[in-house]
Amino acid sequence: MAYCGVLTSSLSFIKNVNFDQNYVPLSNFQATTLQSRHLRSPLIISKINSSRHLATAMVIQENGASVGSHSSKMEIPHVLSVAGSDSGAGAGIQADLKACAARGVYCSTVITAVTAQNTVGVQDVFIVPEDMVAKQLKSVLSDMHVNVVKTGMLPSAGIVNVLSQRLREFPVRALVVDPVMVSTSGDVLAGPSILSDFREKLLPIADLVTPNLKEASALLGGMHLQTIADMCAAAKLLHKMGPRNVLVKGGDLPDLLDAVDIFFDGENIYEFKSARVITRNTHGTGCTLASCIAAELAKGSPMLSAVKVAKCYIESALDYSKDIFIGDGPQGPFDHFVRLKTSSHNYHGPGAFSPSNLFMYAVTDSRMNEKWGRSITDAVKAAIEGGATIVQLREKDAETGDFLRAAKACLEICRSHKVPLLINDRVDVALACDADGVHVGQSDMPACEVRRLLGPEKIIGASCKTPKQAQQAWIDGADYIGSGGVFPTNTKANNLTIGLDGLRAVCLASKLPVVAIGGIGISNARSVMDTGVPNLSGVAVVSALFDQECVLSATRKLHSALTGVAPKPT
Ligand SMILES: Cc1ncc(COP(=O)(O)OP(=O)(O)O)c(N)n1
Ligand SMILES: Cc1nc(C(=O)O)sc1CCOP(=O)(O)O
Ligand SMILES: [Mg+2]
Repeated sequence: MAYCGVLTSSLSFIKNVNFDQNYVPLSNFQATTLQSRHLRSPLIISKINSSRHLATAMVIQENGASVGSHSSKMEIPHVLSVAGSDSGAGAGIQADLKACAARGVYCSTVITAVTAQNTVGVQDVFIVPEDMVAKQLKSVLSDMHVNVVKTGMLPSAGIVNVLSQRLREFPVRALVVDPVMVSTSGDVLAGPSILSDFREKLLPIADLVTPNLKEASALLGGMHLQTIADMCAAAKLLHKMGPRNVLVKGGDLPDLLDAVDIFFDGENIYEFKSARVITRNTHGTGCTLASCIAAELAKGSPMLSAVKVAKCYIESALDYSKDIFIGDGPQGPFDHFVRLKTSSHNYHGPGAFSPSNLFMYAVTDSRMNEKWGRSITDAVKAAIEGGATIVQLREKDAETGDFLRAAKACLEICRSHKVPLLINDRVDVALACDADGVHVGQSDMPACEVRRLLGPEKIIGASCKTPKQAQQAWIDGADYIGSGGVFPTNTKANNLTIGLDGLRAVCLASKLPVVAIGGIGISNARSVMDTGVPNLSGVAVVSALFDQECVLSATRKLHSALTGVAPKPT
């Protein structure tokens, strides 16, 4: 065994760090993880296994007891939700899973009850037997490195007791208690009989308790809560029951335009005020808020910032979801991922990209539009009106802010015509405006990385000049290939012309649809398509549409050249 200085930067305070000869350096991240989880006394680190791809270290305390095996794999922030299942998936376990996923945190679950529930109300409840709750808790807590436990529906005193016992056995970094008693539809989910257990067993070990007005009142023996001053008094009284922090949610406070929550950390009162979002879709906000706070705590945020972040998240999710319609009852769920509305307004559903979208592909050019004194949005509008089946914003000279504003405006136009809008090169801009996809070339971000960033539903185009590149584009998860220059072009400097033969070779090797590009216009578009080569699905055109006085008439003429149907008069 030899002493070794690999860990000095983050573990320098540890004496007697001891390695066997096969050591593998531990990263600072891993060292910090070890430090926060186990380093209460000096450690001996031995049995570092370098034969595996990832280093593994046995951590042994000075007294010789093993406290676990660690690998240099990254530890993921982890929330355990102990709550009831909501079949409608607006609240309960399902909301907790979605909230944690939306906040980038792993969520495991212990189910305390199964409810038959929808937007009308709760039709039935099955309480999971205590011993099964105990087993679920042990399974997760004994193995999975939970950082924060968040509780929701705890429908019996027995379950509250089992939970407090297990938390003593397997301590976690924080406990967030959402004292769910009555559902948003008014159905009772935990009777008054468990109030004393809540007060005695759970609140004293809670880092945060998040009652709404009814729950705060019930915990305080029926205290009337009608004003912000009442809420402050309630927060202070609840704090005396043991939790380190209290958040009293004032969503039900009458006659207020704002939503006001009161936070008390034992010293200071904070009033969180936000404009009330007028919507029926509030089912599950309580569960989501508590889960989101737990998620932020699991990431390492201090309590007050976790609460602030969670409030902002809920506010924007509610605002985004205010018009969505799921279920016929009075209280609907909201969209934790802020995506449902966008995809339902998209020109296509997930995975519905079709080669026919490539038929007449308009690619913009800021310099050309500037030269002709028109905005990008006017150019895009005219191209779509003329029959463009897909649009790419290729704004090489635009400032990022201007590009994003233009992209958002063009997206509205494209969505209203069900024409996909792609962004050239700029994955960041595409993500920021939720464009339908991105087109990248061989010297841009690799298509596989773009796919990783954009997810499975967006359209990704890749430029290919050779069969080998076409093969790679397919492997990388692209949806189509742009291949050229078919003819010489002035639009792209120093572009290699591959000719019709090069295009044919790419098409034949491709498993993806191909759009031809480079020097294509009204005079030669038909001849390109008439090659009849497999996979060739359309032509992509810049100057023949945009380096023209009238984009609408140019697009109509190109459409006519491609289809053989006479253009409509402009
Ligand atoms: C449809 C289509 N095909 C090819 C290209 C060219 O992309 P790239 O090679 O990345 O070159 P730039 O356009 O970025 O100059 C394209 N944009 N669109
Ligand atoms: C953007 C672009 N990519 C090309 C490639 O060969 O990949 S050629 C090209 C420019 C196409 O412009 P025009 O239609 O004005 O010739
Ligand atoms: Mg590019």
